[in-house]
Amino acid sequence: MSTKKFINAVIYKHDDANEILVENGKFKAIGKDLGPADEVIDLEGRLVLPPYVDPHIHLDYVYTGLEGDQTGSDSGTLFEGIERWAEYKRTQTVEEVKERALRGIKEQMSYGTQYIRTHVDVTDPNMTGMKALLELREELKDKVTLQLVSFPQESMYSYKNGLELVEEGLKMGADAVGGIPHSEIARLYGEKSVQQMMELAYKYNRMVDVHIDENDDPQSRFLELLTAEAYYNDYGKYTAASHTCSFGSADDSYAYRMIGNFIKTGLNFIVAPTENAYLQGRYDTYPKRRGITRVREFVDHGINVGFAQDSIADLFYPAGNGNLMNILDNGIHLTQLMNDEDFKRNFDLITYNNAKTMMLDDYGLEEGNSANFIVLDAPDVYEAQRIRADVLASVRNGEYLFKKKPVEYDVELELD
Ligand SMILES: Nc1ccnc(=O)[nH]1
Repeated sequence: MSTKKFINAVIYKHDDANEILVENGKFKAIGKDLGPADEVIDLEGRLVLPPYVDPHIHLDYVYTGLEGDQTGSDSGTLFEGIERWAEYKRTQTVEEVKERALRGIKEQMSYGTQYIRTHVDVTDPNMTGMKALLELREELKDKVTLQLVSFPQESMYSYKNGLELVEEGLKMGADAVGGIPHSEIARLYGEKSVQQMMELAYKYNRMVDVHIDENDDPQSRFLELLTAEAYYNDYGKYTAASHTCSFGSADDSYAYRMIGNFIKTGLNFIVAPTENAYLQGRYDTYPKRRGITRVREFVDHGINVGFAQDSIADLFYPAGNGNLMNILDNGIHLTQLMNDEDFKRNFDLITYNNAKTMMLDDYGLEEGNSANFIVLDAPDVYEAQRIRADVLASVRNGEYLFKKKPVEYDVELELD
């Protein structure tokens, strides 16, 4: 039995501990003066967090925006993104998707992410993306946890056999069923798609993660129906609502009625702060909306919510590098989560809250769990957010996935 002890650590949500003892790849103890170990590693007063969790990305799309002579779309709208991707995907192969997705996974992991939920477009009779991501999920499982959503980007009813293809993705092994009701051609079809998704989830015993109300239209209220379905079937904890931008345009009277229903249902929310700040508000002049749902209220009411890196240089969004610290930084600015209490728990938005949404059962800095954690180049959570600290090490099952030297920020400036 080999043991490792990490000493001089500042451990997230363990104010009374400064040491981590790892035995055979598991957390054996988190505390003080934990006794001898085969190997002792000095973390020199740095912050330890559970690994970052990205609950929403499109790994089948990553870097497609870098391939032509144009990054991003002309209009910057979601609809142009969908059209350009529909064109692009027709000729791609499983090997090509694997290559791009692997590059995306590596880029994400290099910033401390170890858990990723990716939507995979199944509006493709060849199921090219699903085949590629299923292979990667298996090949990489010891290093990174991947969850796949069977997602109909070109929508369930507008695309020929869309519903059947979503079901096919589940039969092939996707972890969750997806949908995009706001893209269906009429409200009725959007509503039908929500009900069909839930039926598929019950039939195959899978989670649900819906692109929902990703627009600025306060009349787009598919979230209301998703909540009701999840509520009546006691499925809230298995269900995630992604984007919900239009809820940021809802008036207070409606919003607070819904907030009560979200609480009763135990629904999970996923927000893409950088992508939706970029994609939304495109039809506004001024004031110009920022595309972000009511995260402040969700946090204040104990509704589970987290941030995600939706895109990396794809045909929907021209930036992104998979660094969730950047997403957290943008997210807390756009949602104004920057008071003293917020700073103490903001890291939940890219760690524990997303782990809850993904229903990860072996996650977090607790005895008995797999010894997975990251080390930040900062002495506490506030400093980590203020300076947007680098992740210096990522540890999985007690072994380093990577370890790097801190950057010297204390340059000598001669100003006098
Ligand atoms: N933000 C988005 C990226 C990809 N597909 C979508 O429907 N939305």
